[in-house]
Amino acid sequence: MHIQFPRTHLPLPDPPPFPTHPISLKISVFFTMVLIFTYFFYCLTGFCDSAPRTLYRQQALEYDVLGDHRSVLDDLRPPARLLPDAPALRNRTVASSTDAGQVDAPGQLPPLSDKGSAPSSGMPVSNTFGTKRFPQAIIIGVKKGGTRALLEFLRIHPDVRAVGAEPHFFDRFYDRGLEWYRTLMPRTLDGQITMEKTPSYFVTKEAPGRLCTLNCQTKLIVVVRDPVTRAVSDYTQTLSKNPGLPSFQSLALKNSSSGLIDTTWSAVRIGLYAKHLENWLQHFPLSHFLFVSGERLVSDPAGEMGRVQDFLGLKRVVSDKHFYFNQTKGFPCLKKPEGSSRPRCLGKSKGRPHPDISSEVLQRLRDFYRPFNQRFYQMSGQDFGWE
Ligand SMILES: Nc1ncnc2c1ncn2[C@@H]1O[C@H](COP(=O)(O)OS(=O)(=O)O)[C@@H](OP(=O)(O)O)[C@H]1O
Repeated sequence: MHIQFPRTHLPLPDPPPFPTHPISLKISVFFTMVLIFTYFFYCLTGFCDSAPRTLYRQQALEYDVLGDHRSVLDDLRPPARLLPDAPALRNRTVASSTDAGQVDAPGQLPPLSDKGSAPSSGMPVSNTFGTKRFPQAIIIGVKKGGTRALLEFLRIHPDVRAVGAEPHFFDRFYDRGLEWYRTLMPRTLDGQITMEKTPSYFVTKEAPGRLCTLNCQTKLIVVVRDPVTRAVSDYTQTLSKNPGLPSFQSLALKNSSSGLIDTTWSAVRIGLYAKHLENWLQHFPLSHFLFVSGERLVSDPAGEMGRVQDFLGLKRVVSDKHFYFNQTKGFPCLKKPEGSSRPRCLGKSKGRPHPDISSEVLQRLRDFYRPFNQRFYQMSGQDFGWE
């Protein structure tokens, strides 16, 4: 049977006229080219590239689990942008990609927002240039030594590119594999140094062997600070997260009557620098280490930065002119970093007041650390002048 559909009599729209006139043809070609260029630019600026974002999101979750929220902010940002001909843009990103909550301008200026790394146009600039490389230099310690300050000061240098968050690869996440680690790294151009900082590497037994397996030529920076004040700083941090924490004295001493120091408490153990260094020296020669004084990083940041730049084989770019002493904070802060309009101090969790600890307990700790400090001075060839 032949079914006949009723005929529709709707008029079909006329096809758009194809430009046949030479001028119309040129205009249409011009607009097509503009469209194509816009699309390519769009892709180059990373909008088409979803893979890295997924990775960053995944890493953010891991850090969240660890409660390292400040680091998450850093890693949630698209990686720092790098255009070979745009140093101002690059430095703007570098300066602003610190732990968001950690970098405040002095006075009333608010801390940078999570979105702070985007250039002023609001358009993320591509991170397509350069290569993700394993770090040639790592700040391996010590916790509460001043590692964040050192990394942020180094990031002013145009030839240094660093991960903002602590990757914790050689201690916590080693089973994720080297490619995972490499993906976390910022892209660098030839001649630029890739860096990261994870202060817990210094006290992790397996870290030096693992790092040497990857690259035994890695330069190692250790920021050391008087182990007594370091322990109090460590305690202050834990107390800020857990206000119900027992007193410093009860944690530092095995029992108050004996006055013996409890070396199982991590805040005490981390300060045994000679012991940890011994472990590292099994894998790396002393010449691969630079020991930075946490105290001098505060009293003379430019001087200490000079040593660091020399050690890394960098031109001395970071100097006196980059620092000012912020009276309110009581610490050196960065003057306007290039590409940024305002000065920056580290955030509230850096350089915070310590609780009062009895002078007897502090003296007990000083006595305890003395022989370890002496040994450390001998090993490192530097006298840090701790009591
Ligand atoms: N410029 C500047 N601004 C602020 N703080 C400074 C600076 N330079 C060094 N420091 C000292 O750094 C201490 C924190 O050390 P870290 O950054 O290594 O801590 S962490 O291990 O990453 O948590 C931190 O310890 P606390 O004073 O106990 O907060 C500071 O004393």
